[in-house]
Amino acid sequence: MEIVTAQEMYDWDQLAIQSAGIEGKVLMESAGREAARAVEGKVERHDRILVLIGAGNNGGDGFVLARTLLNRGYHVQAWQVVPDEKISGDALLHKEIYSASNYPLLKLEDWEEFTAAMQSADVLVDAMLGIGANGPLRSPLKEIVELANQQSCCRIAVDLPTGVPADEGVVDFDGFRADHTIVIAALKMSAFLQHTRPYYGEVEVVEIGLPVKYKNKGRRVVWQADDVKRTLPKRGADSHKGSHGRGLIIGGSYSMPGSIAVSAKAALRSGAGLVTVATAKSAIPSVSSYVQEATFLPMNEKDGAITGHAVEDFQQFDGVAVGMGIGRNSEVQELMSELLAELNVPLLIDADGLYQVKELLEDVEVRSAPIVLTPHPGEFAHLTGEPISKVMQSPFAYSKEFACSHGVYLVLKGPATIITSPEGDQRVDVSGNAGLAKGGTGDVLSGILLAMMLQSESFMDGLCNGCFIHGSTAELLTEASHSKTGLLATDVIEGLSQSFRIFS
Ligand SMILES: NC(=O)C1=CN([C@@H]2O[C@H](COP(=O)(O)OP(=O)(O)OC[C@H]3O[C@@H](n4cnc5c(N)ncnc54)[C@H](O)[C@@H]3O)[C@@H](O)[C@H]2O)[C@@H](O)CC1
Ligand SMILES: Nc1ncnc2c1ncn2[C@@H]1O[C@H](COP(=O)(O)OP(=O)(O)O)[C@@H](O)[C@H]1O
Ligand SMILES: [K+]
Repeated sequence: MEIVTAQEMYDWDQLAIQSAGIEGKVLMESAGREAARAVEGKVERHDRILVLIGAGNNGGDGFVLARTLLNRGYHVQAWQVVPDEKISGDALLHKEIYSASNYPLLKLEDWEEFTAAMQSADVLVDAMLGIGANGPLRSPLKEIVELANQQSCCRIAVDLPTGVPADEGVVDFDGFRADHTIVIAALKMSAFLQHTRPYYGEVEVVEIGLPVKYKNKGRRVVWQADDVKRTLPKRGADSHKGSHGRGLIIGGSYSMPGSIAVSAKAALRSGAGLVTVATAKSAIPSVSSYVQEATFLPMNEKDGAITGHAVEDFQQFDGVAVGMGIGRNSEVQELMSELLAELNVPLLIDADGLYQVKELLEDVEVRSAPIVLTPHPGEFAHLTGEPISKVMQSPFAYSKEFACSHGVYLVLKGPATIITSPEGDQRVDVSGNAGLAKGGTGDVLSGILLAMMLQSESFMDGLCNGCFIHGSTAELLTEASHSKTGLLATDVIEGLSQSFRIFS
């Protein structure tokens, strides 16, 4: 499912109108009717539904929606909240059809009357402003949104909650706080950003007849269960452990053995054929007691922390993950530098490894074997040298710029994880829940991703599948047996088998 900017949505509309000959008024009829059908699924028969109608095409959708619900016997009040002269084009046509159907249209002239109507509504439908929002809300939309947000009734937005920008990068706005948003045709970027996502509530996308042929396809999509089922590698009956990849995990220390232990176990639970852990000698007993299936490569250490190792010993592996619990001393920086320069296999870098790699970005750029970086927002801010708030206002743009300019796969983790290829293709994984907001879950993800890197034909598919399986496992566990409060990284590892049964 594509994710679009406002401009990409307009382009798709225009191509459909100009090249396929679908007229705008037909698309509007389709959008309004589909939105009405979606509203029907969220309301009771006896609910008093108040539709707020603005000046542009979003308002046009509102006229169609109000007429459709009235035709179907719902209690609807349609309120036009802008002056008559502001309504034109397709929206005006649908206003005329609405009025010709003999349905009453209320106008916002008396604020008290309008407030009373809002207060007695069970459902508010916002068809005031969609992707055409331009700058901060102006009067009267600003006051209407404020009033609407004070009501305790159900709020449903059409396409976008009024005032919420469609694109990233805008933080100063007042927005309608929807319980549900019925998105027209394609998800807008702001449905995935931490500062705009909460305004959407539950999201439902409706299809309105725009030919898929004219869509700006594939460069920014949501990765879904069907994609996982289609691309997750199958385990052949004749396969042997070598067919599923030999993975190496470098990291951990005497005082931080846990991170690497969970990464190793997660990699094995995700199908890696063989997993070796390279860690400080003194950390091996505690790691091996948790992961009996792994083999070990003892590394030189000082005060329990890794100090370095000959990189030749690592060349025999098909993929390497480094950084979890490895520490930040200067010897580690040297090891990272050697890995980048000499190790000729795919390399995933997480946690402390990301801290170290900031100084080694030039080495990253010249490396020919693939590199995957898996930062959370704080680590990504460190890598870019920008504040977290700025990076998270425009995560799609920052991810793309970083991945393309340094030639890496970037997995920017969070409730909506954005996976970007070195070519700039972006996929979003929205699986998972707040049960994952706990130490160690990122280490589990690194292990899963290493296993996917070893087994998948397409790196991008493998990374997306890994993120999806990680999040879905948390969802399965919290639905069935665990709480979000109590979920542990190790529970996620134990739940992986269940997810692979479902999605393989
Ligand atoms: N062919 C199309 O373009 C289709 C568009 N559709 C709908 O049309 C919407 C886009 O329509 P428009 O381009 O007309 O844009 P909108 O309807 O989102 O908004 C444009 C109107 O809002 C006013 N406005 C903009 N910023 C404002 C602000 N900050 N404060 C107060 N008023 C403001 C403008 O003056 C203009 O009258 C979509 O979101 C979707 O709901 C659907 O009908 C499907 C087809
Ligand atoms: N609220 C949330 N909803 C969905 N996924 C989440 C949420 N919070 C965290 N996650 C996921 O949990 C993982 C946390 O990774 P990270 O912050 O690196 O943890 P750690 O460093 O403790 O291992 C990421 O995969 C992230 O996407
Ligand atoms: K709206």
